[in-house]
Amino acid sequence: MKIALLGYGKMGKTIEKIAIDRGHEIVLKVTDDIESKDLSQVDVAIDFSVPSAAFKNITACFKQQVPVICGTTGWLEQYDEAVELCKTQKAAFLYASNFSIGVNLFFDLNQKLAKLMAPFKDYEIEIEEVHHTQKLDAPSGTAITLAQQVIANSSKENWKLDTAAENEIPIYAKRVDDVPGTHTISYKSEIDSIEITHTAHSRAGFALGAVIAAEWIKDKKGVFSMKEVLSGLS
Ligand SMILES: NC(=O)c1ccc[n+]([C@@H]2O[C@H](COP(=O)([O-])OP(=O)(O)OC[C@H]3O[C@@H](n4cnc5c(N)ncnc54)[C@H](O)[C@@H]3O)[C@@H](O)[C@H]2O)c1
Ligand SMILES: O=C(O)C1=N[C@H](C(=O)O)CCC1
Repeated sequence: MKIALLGYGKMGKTIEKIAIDRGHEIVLKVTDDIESKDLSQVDVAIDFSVPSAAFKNITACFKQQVPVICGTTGWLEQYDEAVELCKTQKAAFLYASNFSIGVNLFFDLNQKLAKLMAPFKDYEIEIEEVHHTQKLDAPSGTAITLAQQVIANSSKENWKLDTAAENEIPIYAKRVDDVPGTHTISYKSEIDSIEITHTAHSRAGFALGAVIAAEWIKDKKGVFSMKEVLSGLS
């Protein structure tokens, strides 16, 4: 498969290694404005760039009919618009806040725990995410997904960074040296606490998941999620 990497930083470089190991070829690397780039030789584009570039990169792929996998976080206010454009242009698009298989299992666990805990109002919920100091967005996309899952399965109505009212989930974002990504959901009462944590030991899991998603989307049209990719693997 011929892959374009949109963004060639920490993730772009990790994806390159894994893609080559799996027999793919990197035919284009984009590190600035995509405007004049020719994608005609590209089978799938993988975007791990910056929040300010993601929407433009994705819609350029739609225009040139190149399926696009997007892992960039921090641009979600334009997600619904991207979905509509993908549909009208009959393109292919998959965004995930986290491509690691472990985190996608953790998402299922989070949903189940939220349902279990919903009747027990003595427990206060909070989410903590820890990432490296170069991260541009806070809270992490993964923490937002985790919060959205709890909201869908409890009486909480919203999430907020650092502080929260009664009906909100606080998300605490910490930035520490080279941490690839750690997420914890805690339920605390006077009597006890229940916590679940996912700890990434490197970026390999994110990159492998993105390459698997690229292999999966290659000849498809539509808007997809990691759930659909992983259901084919289990
Ligand atoms: N979904 C996931 O599983 C997952 C995992 C890790 C990181 N991320 C996200 O991926 C993104 C990239 O992370 P990173 O650690 O590689 O960041 P990084 O800062 O190391 O790399 C970003 C790269 O994007 C490039 N860039 C800047 N403007 C660009 C443009 N207009 N077009 C294309 N590239 C451009 C920069 O030159 C840089 O090389 C972040 O949003 C991060 O949150 C997502
Ligand atoms: O390193 C990052 O940046 C990460 N971003 C994603 C997020 O915002 O959730 C996934 C974890 C790593």
